[in-house]
Amino acid sequence: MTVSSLTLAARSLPRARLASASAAAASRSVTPWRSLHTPTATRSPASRLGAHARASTTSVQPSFPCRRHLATQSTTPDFVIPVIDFSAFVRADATDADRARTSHELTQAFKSSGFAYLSNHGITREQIDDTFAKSAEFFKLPIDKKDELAWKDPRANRGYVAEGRERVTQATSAEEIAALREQTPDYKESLEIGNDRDPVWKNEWPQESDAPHFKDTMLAFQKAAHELHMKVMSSIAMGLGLDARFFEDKCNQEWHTLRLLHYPSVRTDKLKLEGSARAGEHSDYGSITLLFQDSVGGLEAKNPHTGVYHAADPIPGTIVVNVGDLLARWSNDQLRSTLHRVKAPQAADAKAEYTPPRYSIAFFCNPNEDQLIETLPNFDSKEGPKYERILTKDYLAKRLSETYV
Ligand SMILES: O=C(O)CCC(=O)C(=O)O
Ligand SMILES: [Fe+2]
Repeated sequence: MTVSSLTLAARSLPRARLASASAAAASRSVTPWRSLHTPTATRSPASRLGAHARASTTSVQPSFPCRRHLATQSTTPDFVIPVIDFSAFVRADATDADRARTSHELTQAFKSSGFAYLSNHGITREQIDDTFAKSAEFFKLPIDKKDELAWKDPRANRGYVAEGRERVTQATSAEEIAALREQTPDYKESLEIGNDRDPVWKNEWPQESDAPHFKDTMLAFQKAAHELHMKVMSSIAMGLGLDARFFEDKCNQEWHTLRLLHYPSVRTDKLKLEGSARAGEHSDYGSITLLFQDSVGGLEAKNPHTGVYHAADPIPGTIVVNVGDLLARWSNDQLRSTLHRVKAPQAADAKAEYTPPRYSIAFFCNPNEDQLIETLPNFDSKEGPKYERILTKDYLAKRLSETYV
């Protein structure tokens, strides 16, 4: 048995609206998509939760009237975040049957909750620890050093994002996002790092003297994460009944974003406020996200059937992998791009005045920039495709330009 019963969690990130002319230009080039209004998730009894789901104590946030259409609107009751032993895609001696079983488990998880934990994923503990250590060193730099690397353009999506600049949300109106940022900012700072060989967009690296070996460490981590992502995409292809190499030429150009995240210590009561979070409710934008978290916790995933949030607490030796919007669109929403957020850790002493700082590393995997994302032929439903065709770069630029200032 390679799938264990587990509790799960969700996290959410807010993003802010970009005001710059370049962002406006970027969003103008975006193909418009069908604007859909989705109903607020209805609450239903806890008994409707999947057998492995544990209800969180956090309340459901009210929906704004205008929301993106998401894969998470469904009436199927199960919502499970399993631990999947991924060694069949890492070990040289794995059999086709091992890989087929793993692939089935993974796609089932993505159809259920859109989230899974992977164990035996092949990235060493040592490499992950080194990357976390360099990330912590970076965030300790003086603010003016970090500000020199400021994030400027959604098409680049590179650089330092100071606290309060990004407000991740599913909201679509500029006024609504601005109001959210004002009232309930995300309590986090981040550094976004793209493909370092990109001919147009350059990464914002700290100087070697300020952050020794930072760049080398991050480049090595990107390489390892990209390789793991290719294996996960191959496993998804197999689980969907496609050729194991189906996604290979569609996802091989390393158009990914490595995001280092630091959530400073914050008063616990601030995070308990309605609508307030370390990272607000959101879905991820790309194909899949590989998420590495420290031991603090706080990530939560939203059960679309009940609207209840479930903790996706860190499990030693595993990473979290979740489906993003573009993979959901490819699969006509059969694989779920599930809403998530980061709140105060559920296990924390309720009386603690401050929640500890938290670090996480998200590797947002994307299809190639010029890849057209359209419903795969075997995922067309009776009603036909739910989404208009869109290029990866246009979808990402649109979402990013909406969520940053
Ligand atoms: O920090 C985390 O655990 C989640 C971050 C996240 O969801 C994101 O950056 O999209
Ligand atoms: Fe996310």
